Order: sequence, then structure tokens, then C-alpha cells
Amino acid sequence: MNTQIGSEDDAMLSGQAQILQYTYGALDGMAIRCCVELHIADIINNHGRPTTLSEISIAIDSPSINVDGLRRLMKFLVHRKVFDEMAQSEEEENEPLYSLNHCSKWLLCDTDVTLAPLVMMRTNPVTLLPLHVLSRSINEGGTAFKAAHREELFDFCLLNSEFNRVFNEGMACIARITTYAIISDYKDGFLGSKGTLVDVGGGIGIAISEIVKAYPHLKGINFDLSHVISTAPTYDGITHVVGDMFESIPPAETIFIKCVLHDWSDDDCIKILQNCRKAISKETGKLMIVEIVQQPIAHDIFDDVRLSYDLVMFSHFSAGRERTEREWKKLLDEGGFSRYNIIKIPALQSIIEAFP
Ligand SMILES: C[S@@+](CC[C@H](N)C(=O)[O-])C[C@H]1O[C@@H](n2cnc3c(N)ncnc32)[C@H](O)[C@@H]1O
Ligand SMILES: COc1cc(O)c(CC=C(C)C)c(O)c1C(=O)/C=C/c1ccc(O)cc1
Repeated sequence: MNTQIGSEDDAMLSGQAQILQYTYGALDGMAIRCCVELHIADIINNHGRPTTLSEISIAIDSPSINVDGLRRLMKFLVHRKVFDEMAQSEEEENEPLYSLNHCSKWLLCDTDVTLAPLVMMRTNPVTLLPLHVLSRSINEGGTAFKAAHREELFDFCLLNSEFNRVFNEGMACIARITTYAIISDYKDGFLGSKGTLVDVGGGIGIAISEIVKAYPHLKGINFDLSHVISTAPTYDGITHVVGDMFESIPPAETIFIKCVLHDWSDDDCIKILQNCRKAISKETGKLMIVEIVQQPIAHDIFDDVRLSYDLVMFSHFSAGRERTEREWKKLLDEGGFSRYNIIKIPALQSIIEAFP
């Protein structure tokens, strides 16, 4: 009996710790943002060796720097295993040395492969405010983004050039990371394809240009709306085509579609998939969807983030969602694709290969 009471108390205490941890979890993201804003990872990296707090504070180069605040931030981030810390020597007065680890390397700003722009996008007040009105969007319908900002995301981006830049840079950095994972882990997929590869909703063409650079036997078409294509740079081997995926998609041997379907309702996805189906040959055509596949049971290190993404989609778009394999299968069936394979890559998303 006593044991049972004890275990109930233990369970309540651990529940209390859990809720407190979730409640204060917002600090994790904000501490990481602070570290990106102060370029701490770059400062340590530029030293080329483990770095002291004084060296970091000198490099931040602010006349009124609060070194105590910086020390407390570093203590928090070391505890969170974002940076490594080691003692210089046994003597207590010696400052600890901070170094980068596998986590803080993703916070470097002066590099191509980085998560820093995503950190700045996700922790931006514009992106965080909708999360304060999630309950309103559940009670009353409509997107939390619109409830918070009076405009849908698309219009808000058109009207706010600074947030538009932050948003696009955040999207581009995650797109680049995913594209590298696709190119390196899906070699057979591209080597086995020939002719034209169309990237539907390809944005300014970052993904398709990298794919065609790596697999130059493919002819790339980047397909998107006119206001997006008008801002796209030119790339070797890529033709930009303006159009509406709800009307028709250019004919192709293979269609690539990344992070597009998760913005749309099931009915809209079926229309897009039917147009993909019409654009490819029945015998040899192939569709490559790059999206999150939600897993019902523990799967890998990205499980938690995948689940969070569904709430991101819910708060930004009324119809946007992250889907399970069963949900993808239903959409593919109705879109005219009779079989599919899910290929796991080292990323949040998977590749869903589908065939007519
Ligand atoms: C979330 S972004 C994904 C961009 C890119 N595929 C990536 O992974 O970074 C969605 C893209 O779909 C495009 N899009 C939206 N509606 C479209 C339509 N009706 N026809 C073609 N493209 C469209 C948007 O302009 C945008 O570039
Ligand atoms: C909030 O919108 C997004 C946030 C994201 O982080 C991603 C990247 C997705 C994964 C890593 C799974 C997104 O793809 C989106 C969107 O899909 C955004 C769509 C969008 C943005 C702006 C517009 O004017 C229209 C659609």
C-alpha cells in the first residue's frame, strides 16, 4: 500500500517536473537565438581553439557588454550540451574554455550549411505570436497566423519586406540541408531517371539546380508562380517555367515536389497529384515527393520535431498538415498512383517515390 502511495507521489513529482520543463522550454529556443544574434559560435570558430569568456566578450565588441549575463547564457547552453566546456587547469580562478561541438556547429552564421537562419525565423516574434492564439484558432477556426497578424502569411510577407527576408532565409537554409541529404542518399533514384526533371513549386530553384549540378544527365525545369520565378536567378541546365500546378504541370519523365503538398488540404493535394500524373508517362514516369512522414511509433531522432511541424503547419495554414504513411497512401491512390516506396534519408523528411 505504502509502495503504491510512494509511486503515485513519484509520478506526480515527475509530472510536475515535466510541465515545468515544457513551460520553460521556450527559453531553449530563445537562448539559441541569443547565441546566433551574438555570433558566439562564429567567434569560437574564428579563434581556431577553445575560447575563454573574456575572449568571447572582447570579440562581441560592445562598450556596455554584460559579462555576467554572457557567463550565465554560456552556463545554460553548456548544460543543454550546445557548447562544450573544459577547465583550463586545476586553479579555480582560471576561466573555463568553451568549444564547438556537433550541435553548436549548426549555429555558425558564416557558412553555407547552417541552421542559424531557421533559428532566426522560428524564434522571430512574428512567427511566435500565432502560438499565443492557438486556442482561438481551435475555438473559432481560421489560422492562428491570421488571428495574430490580421493577414494570412502570404499577404503578410508581401507587406513586410524585413520579415519576408527572414522567412525566406529560414526556408532556404532548411531546403539546402534537405537537398544535400537527398543528393547524397538517393543516388540510384536520380541515376535511374533520365530526361526531364520538373520541380513543382520549386521556389527560386535552389533544390533543382543542386540536383542537376550533381546529376548533369538530367534536364531541369523549375516550375512556380510568376511572382516567384521573376526573382529566381539563372542556373546552368535549368529552365524556369511559370505556371499554376492546379491548372497543368509541364510534361516530364520525373516530377520532384518538395515541401509543397504539406501546405494544402487533401482535396487540393489530390488535384495537384492528378496533374502530376497527367504530366508523366504511364509506363516510365515517376513522382518523387519529399515530405515529412509522421510515424505512429518511435522511429528516429526527428520524431519530436516532426510532430511539432504539424502544429507549425496548423498555426500557419488552415489546410496545411504533416501526414502519416496511411494518409499519403490514400492521397496517392486518389491522385492516380498505384504503388509507392518510402525511402528514408538522413533528414526530417523522407522521399516517397510513386508510380502510375
Ligand atoms: C513551401 S514552398 C516550397 C518551396 C520549395 N519546394 C522548397 O522545398 O523549398 C511552396 C512553393 O509552392 C509554390 N506554389 C504555391 N502555389 C503554387 C501553384 N498554384 N503553382 C505552382 N507553384 C505554387 C510557392 O510559390 C512556393 O514556392
Ligand atoms: C511556415 O511555413 C513553413 C515552415 C517551414 O519550416 C517549412 C519547412 C518544412 C520542413 C522542414 C518540414 C515549410 O515548408 C513551410 C511552408 O511550407 C511554407 C509555405 C508558404 C510560405 C509562404 C507563403 O506565402 C506560402 C506558403
